Amino acid sequence: MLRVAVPNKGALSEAAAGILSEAGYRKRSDPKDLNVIDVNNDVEFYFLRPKDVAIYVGAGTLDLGITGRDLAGDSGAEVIEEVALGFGSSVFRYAAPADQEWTVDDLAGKRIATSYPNLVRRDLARRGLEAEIIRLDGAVEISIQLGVADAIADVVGTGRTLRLHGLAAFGDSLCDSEAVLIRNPESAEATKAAKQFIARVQGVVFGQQYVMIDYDCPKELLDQAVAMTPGLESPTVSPMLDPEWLAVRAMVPRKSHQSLMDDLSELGARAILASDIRSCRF
Ligand SMILES: Nc1ncnc2c1ncn2[C@@H]1O[C@H](COP(=O)(O)OP(=O)(O)OP(=O)(O)O)[C@@H](O)[C@H]1O
Ligand SMILES: O=P(O)(O)OC[C@H]1O[C@H](OP(=O)(O)OP(=O)(O)O)[C@H](O)[C@@H]1O
Ligand SMILES: [Mg+2]
Repeated sequence: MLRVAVPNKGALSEAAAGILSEAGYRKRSDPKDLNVIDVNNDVEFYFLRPKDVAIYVGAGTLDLGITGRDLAGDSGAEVIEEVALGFGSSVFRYAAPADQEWTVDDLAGKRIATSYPNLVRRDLARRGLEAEIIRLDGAVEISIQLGVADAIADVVGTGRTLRLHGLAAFGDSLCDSEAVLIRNPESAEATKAAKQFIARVQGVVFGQQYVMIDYDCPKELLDQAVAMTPGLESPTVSPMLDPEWLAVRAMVPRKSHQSLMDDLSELGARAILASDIRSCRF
């Protein structure tokens, strides 16, 4: 049976559960459940802290897992990133009190509070800087005010928490993160079950990033319209009862689909419809 780790709570858990459910897997009925057996799909899910997921997958105890790229990186576990899941996006930045100008070189000899000590250690080593790392479990933004650190290194989503605590980020991002599906390099590589699981998750994520566009197109505008909606391989073009018109169908990126619909309408296409793609395979 394939064994898969899923975040049991926190920033990633709800969206991870949503993708797995959309991919056809059994949901847990009680948020306190730590494992669920999906008999129909021959998969056992383990609900773990996101920070621990890569440790289990790296050790080969579990085959696949959902976690943050930053957490997987910090764990040092040897895992392969199979699918970027498109949620839980964040950057990992150094930050310090906003009333002073900081550069990364100013961190030399300072105390840096973080929940991601290995990411920070590696970054400092790469830069040839020495600093003291203060490992905290969370609420890192308050540590400077409390006097245990001079600067911090932490996850930044909207930036609201930094601002609330009078901090400003500086230097480049140490890690551009999002939720990822990871696998153990050996245990899952050859198994049909792992490949199928990855394909299903990939299908849902890909579906979320695209929409299906259908529209009616005057025959003489087809070339221009098709250039705007090339689809993945090529668009489907079907005859309509009226010989002057054609029906066109193509997948387009969700991000730009509204402006594309404006452009198609301006060109002369009619009855332009966008619909969600719940899942797909290639
Ligand atoms: N505000 C945020 N915006 C976007 N992504 C975030 C945010 N906070 C955390 N993340 C991402 O979520 C993951 C961490 O999840 P979470 O915060 O649930 O774990 P944790 O900090 O270990 O647990 P907890 O906060 O319960 O102690 C990381 O990959 C991180 O990049
Ligand atoms: O930029 P923002 O959108 O404000 O989000 C960033 C904050 O969110 C996370 O904290 P979380 O809520 O997970 O608490 P924690 O610090 O205890 O992990 C992260 O550690 C930052 O503190
Ligand atoms: Mg957190």
